[in-house]
Amino acid sequence: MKKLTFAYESQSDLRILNTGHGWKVEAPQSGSRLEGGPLGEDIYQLEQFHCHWGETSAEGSEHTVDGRAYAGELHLVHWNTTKYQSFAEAAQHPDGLAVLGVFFDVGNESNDEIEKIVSTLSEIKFKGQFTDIPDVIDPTTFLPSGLGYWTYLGSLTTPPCNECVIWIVYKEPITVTEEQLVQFRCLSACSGEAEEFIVKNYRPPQPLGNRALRECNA
Ligand SMILES: Cc1ccc(O)c(S)c1
Ligand SMILES: [Zn+2]
Repeated sequence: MKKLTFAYESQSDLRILNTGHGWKVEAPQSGSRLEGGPLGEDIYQLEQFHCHWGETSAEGSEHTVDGRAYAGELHLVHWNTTKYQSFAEAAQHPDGLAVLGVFFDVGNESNDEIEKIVSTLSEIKFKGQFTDIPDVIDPTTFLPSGLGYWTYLGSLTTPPCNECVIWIVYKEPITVTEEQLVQFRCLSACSGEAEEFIVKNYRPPQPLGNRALRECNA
């Protein structure tokens, strides 16, 4: 595969919302480019990023490596702007979306970029709430230093689970703290007074089936 290349803009005042299934940062970036690697000749543009986590740090990732789960997984969601006119249209095609997956390992050092997200969560405790992230966010800072990855053709992990995703899962995790994950789990799935905490929002891995899994050791 050709080398995977990416270019993102740094943005402030990005909107973060509580979807009822977790937090999502809306980051449509017409100036962003993800290309090469398994993406053929097409260019993919960043649309949003979000995260999956578990009730404890023993689980939470949506991919496992030799059966090992990580404490969570960040997804940077892109769509194919070479072939399609909109995100919604792209999500109807096998090469429509490209999602970068980054595993979370728990460590003692707070992740400064994730902390920019955590610091807003008290403002979006309930489903449907949203706010702007005052800090400047550069999506590149969420990526690990080692850029080796696995890739395969798969699906969205939330219903309707369209088979429209070229998955690119980095081998090297980034580190977050248990406290940062605890803050994720304090989001409520309800819009009203009732508190139903989103303690986990990951889809358990599905069988690989006859999918070809490729790797790149960047
Ligand atoms: C478009 C999209 C929405 C939700 C998700 O978890 C993923 S992985 C992708
Ligand atoms: Zn996801």
